[in-house]
This record gives sequence, C-alpha cells and structure tokens, in this order.
Amino acid sequence: MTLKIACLQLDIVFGSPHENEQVVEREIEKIAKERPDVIVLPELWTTGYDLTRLDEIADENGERAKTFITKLAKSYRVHLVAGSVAKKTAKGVTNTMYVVDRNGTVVGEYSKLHLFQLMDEHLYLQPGEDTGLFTLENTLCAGVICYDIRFPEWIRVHAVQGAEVLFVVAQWPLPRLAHWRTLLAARAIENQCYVVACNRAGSDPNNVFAGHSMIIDPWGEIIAEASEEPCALTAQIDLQKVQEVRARIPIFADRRPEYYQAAEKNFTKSIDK
Ligand SMILES: NC(=O)CCC(=O)C(=O)O
Repeated sequence: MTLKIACLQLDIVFGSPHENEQVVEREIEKIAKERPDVIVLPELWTTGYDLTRLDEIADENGERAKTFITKLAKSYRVHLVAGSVAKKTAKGVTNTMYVVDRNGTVVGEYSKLHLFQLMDEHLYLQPGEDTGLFTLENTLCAGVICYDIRFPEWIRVHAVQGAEVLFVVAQWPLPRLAHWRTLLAARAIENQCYVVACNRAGSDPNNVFAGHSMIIDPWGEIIAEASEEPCALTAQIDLQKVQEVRARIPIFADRRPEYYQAAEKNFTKSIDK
C-alpha cells in the first residue's frame, strides 16, 4: 500500500490561534487539490511558544482544535496528523497531538512526554502519560513531538508494538539543525520505519526555526527534504518497504531486551554502592 503524505511546514503567528487557523485552512485547501492521503502540521501550530499567555490562549480540553480539524478532514477527505496544540486540562496544560481520519473520527491523541527545558516547557506544561500509537488505513503509526526524538527508548516502545510510520511534529530551532537531521535518520534506520517529520519555518521572539521537514524511508534514505522556507513537502511512501527492510535485517527478532533490563539494573546497583 502507498500513502501520499504532505507536511505543511508553516510559519506560525506567535500567540494567535485565530490567525493560525486561517493560515492552516487556506494551506489545507491548496494542498488538498493534490489529493494527499495524510496532511501533517507542526508542533503548537495554534499558539506557537507563547507560553506565558497559555492561560488566555490554550485550548480548553482541545475542543476548539478538534472541531476545527475534524471539519477540515471531512471536507477534504484527508487524514490529518494535526501537529499539536496547547490543551488546557484540570491538571494543567499539555502539548497535545490529535490525529483525525478522513471520516472526521479522532483516532489518536498524544501528549508530549519529554518536556524541553531549554524552551521553558517544564515551567508551563505538564508531560503526557500515554504512547502515541494510532492506526490509519490499517497501518499502525506512532506520533511523537519534537524533543521526544532524543529518546530512542521511547520511540522503540512504539516500533516494538509494530508501528511502521513515525510522525514527528516539531518546532525545532535552526542552531540544532544537524541534530534534527541526524536523529531523524537514526530513528528511521534503527526502527526500520518511515519517519515523517514536520517542522515549522520562520521565527518567534526567542528562536529562528530550522524548517527542513523530512520524509525518510526505513532504510534511512531521505525521500524528501524541505528548505528553511515555508512550504508543503510531499512524497509517496510505500509500506511494503517496511516489511522488506525488516525481513532483510531482522532486528526485532534479534533484540535481547532481558539483557538490557538486567544490565541497567545491575549498573544502577553498582553505582549505588
Ligand atoms: N520544541 C522542542 O521540543 C525543541 C527540541 C529541540 O530543539 C532539541 O534540540 O531537542
């Protein structure tokens, strides 16, 4: 099976959900003419990193975002991996991804597990608690958010469950572009899965962002890569390739998780002494 993917590498208006919704609506309408199966948005696409105003601009239980993306998914008959939004909950604000299928059903919700201190997330956000697994077109997929890609053990949890496509939504700054490219390729190679990574373009008062959204195949080949400018990055992915790579080098059968756990425990004990 093949899927046509489009990553909307947008510039995001700082702290303005209404203006960002207008941009997203316009860009989805444009790209929908190319009949993609899946459209991907960046991290915190409604508010940007306007964390000090979250009280005012965060989305109450994500209802506004869910209503908005559900309507678009149904109108254009497209699956939406709808980046993430600041979701206001009783426990605080989370950085939450929603996935909606082309019938308008919310099929996935994931809140960023690892909070990025360098951008003050730990001061304003609460971490999630669940995995990012969801199914689209009978294919198990995983969604993670930006800094999460620095935690291979977290991505591995999803791959071991059988995820074949890893969606990464991000606001990754330009000074660490080399890390972004290397980490994404590594996550694709070690998990033998497609990586579809949608970053933002442009800048906010504190950061210039890298763009360079990427689509990488399970062998680690870059199928498509954007520049730093706002754009729609599209590519077709062939899921058969996941099975081919996994059959050629059967890393999931060759893993020895019992040894990793034992070694980690023993190491912890030895440093406790
Ligand atoms: N928004 C983020 O999580 C940024 C992560 C990042 O920049 C990094 O270097 O990691």
